[in-house]
Amino acid sequence: MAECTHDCSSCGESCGERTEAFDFKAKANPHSNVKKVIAVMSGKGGVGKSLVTASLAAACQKAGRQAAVLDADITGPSIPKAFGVHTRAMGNEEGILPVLTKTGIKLMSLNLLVENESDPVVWRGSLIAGTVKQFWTDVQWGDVDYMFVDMPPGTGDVPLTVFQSLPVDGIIIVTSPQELVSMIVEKAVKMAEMMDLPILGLVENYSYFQCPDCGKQHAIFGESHIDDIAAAHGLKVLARLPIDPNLAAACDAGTAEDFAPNYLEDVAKEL
Ligand SMILES: Nc1ncnc2c1ncn2[C@@H]1O[C@H](COP(=O)(O)OP(=O)(O)OP(=O)(O)O)[C@@H](O)[C@H]1O
Repeated sequence: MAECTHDCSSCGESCGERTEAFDFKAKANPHSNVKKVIAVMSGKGGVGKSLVTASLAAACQKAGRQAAVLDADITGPSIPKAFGVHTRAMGNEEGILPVLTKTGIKLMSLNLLVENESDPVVWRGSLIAGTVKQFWTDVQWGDVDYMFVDMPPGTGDVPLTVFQSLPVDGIIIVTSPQELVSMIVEKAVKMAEMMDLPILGLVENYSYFQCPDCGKQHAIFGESHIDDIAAAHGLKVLARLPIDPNLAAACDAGTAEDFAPNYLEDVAKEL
């Protein structure tokens, strides 16, 4: 341990004489000027978190704000595919440059750095968490109004790293109507509360399917519990998304950005 200077603000040691709480925040790249960071999380996998992230970024960009997506879902990165981006990110001595989508959304994802998109990432949690941190410190994001962080599912190592090291302004929790999900959403809500981060609201995906012939709405995954969960935690329901096969097809085709209607347009406006 280096000799104590009694200046806790510039010291990384957690000794008994520390008078200020240790700040885990990572320094952004000097070429980054990100105004708002919004984490999109879910308690469990497959609820459509990446699709919600991509739609939010597309809606913000369309509304004239510079949007960016930091893909923190290192082992299951689906953001580049949703935007049809398959180029590799370039860099210089100052750091890595984000890749731009068709409408100019700035992206960074591990899939933009690996040689082969389909190679699995067989890494330990600490390495994955370190990579996410580097997406903040080593990427030259430039000017960004809204950065959406596509979190890995759950409440583990990487979400913890994101919440501790990035200046997250708010969290959006994505959920689906199944009964089991309400308990899992609570875990995500409690994690946000523990980290003392504001939850901007809940987005329920797969809420219903609207029959293209008669227009009737069917609750394919069962009746929604979202209002009860929201009320129990004093949260807002930001949006309910239908099951829309055309939306899934647009994501597969890499045209999520162009998809209309963008079900999250009103949420983007609210942001
Ligand atoms: N509302 C929807 N209507 C139709 N298809 C959807 C909808 N939401 C998501 N999907 C499709 O479901 C699949 C899973 O969605 P997505 O990758 O966004 O989930 P995720 O929660 O991010 O998953 P993971 O936990 O693996 O990160 C994708 O193929 C996506 O296109």
